[in-house]
Amino acid sequence: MTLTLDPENGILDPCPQITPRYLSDLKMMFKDQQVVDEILKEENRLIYEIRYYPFRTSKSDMALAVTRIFPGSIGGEYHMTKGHKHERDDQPEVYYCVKGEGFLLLDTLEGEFQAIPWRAGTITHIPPMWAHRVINTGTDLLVFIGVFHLSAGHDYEIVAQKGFSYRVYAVDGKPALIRQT
Ligand SMILES: O=P(O)(O)OC[C@H]1O[C@H](O)[C@H](O)[C@@H](O)[C@@H]1O
Ligand SMILES: [Fe+2]
Repeated sequence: MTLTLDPENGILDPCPQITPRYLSDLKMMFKDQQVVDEILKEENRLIYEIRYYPFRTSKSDMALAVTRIFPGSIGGEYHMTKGHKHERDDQPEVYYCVKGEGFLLLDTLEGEFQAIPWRAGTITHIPPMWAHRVINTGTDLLVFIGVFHLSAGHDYEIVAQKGFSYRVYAVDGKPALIRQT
C-alpha cells in the first residue's frame, strides 16, 4: 500500500478516517479554564486534525497518522495535542515533523521529562511508557507523522489526571517552558 502526503498542508491521500479535535475535546488539557470557557462561548475552535491510515495484513498491524496542528494559543498556552500514553507498555512510536516548529514533550508521568525542539525534518523515537504531546509554537501549520502498532492503544485518562511536568507558553512572543507543580 502506498500513500501520498502533501508536506505543505498535511493532506493524506487516500485517507479513510479524519478525526477533528476541537477545543471542547481537549478543554481540560489547558491550564486556564476561565479563558477556555470564554472562547467556547464564542466559537468551538478547531485545534488540530488527525488523518489516519491502518495498514493490516494477516500477520501484522501498523498505523500511520498525520496530524496538522493549527497555530494559536489558549490563555498564552500554545495549541497542542491532547497527549497520550500507549495502553500497552511494550509499544514505542516514531514521530516525524514534516512542517512547522514546536516541541515534542515526553513524560513518564513519574518524574522524568524531556522537551525536544522540533522543526521540519526532526524524527523522534518515542520509547514505550512515555506519554507524548506535540506543541505548535509557530505562526503556521505544524504537520507531523506518527507510525505505531494498531494494538498500542491510547490512554488519555492518565494524562488528564497527572498532566505533563511542563506547559509551553508564549512569553514576549517566544516559547517558554513553565514547570507545573
Ligand atoms: O492522540 P492525540 O494525543 O490527540 O495525538 C494525535 C495523534 O498524534 C499522532 O499522529 C499519533 O500517531 C496518533 O496516534 C495520535 O492520535
Ligand atoms: Fe502514540
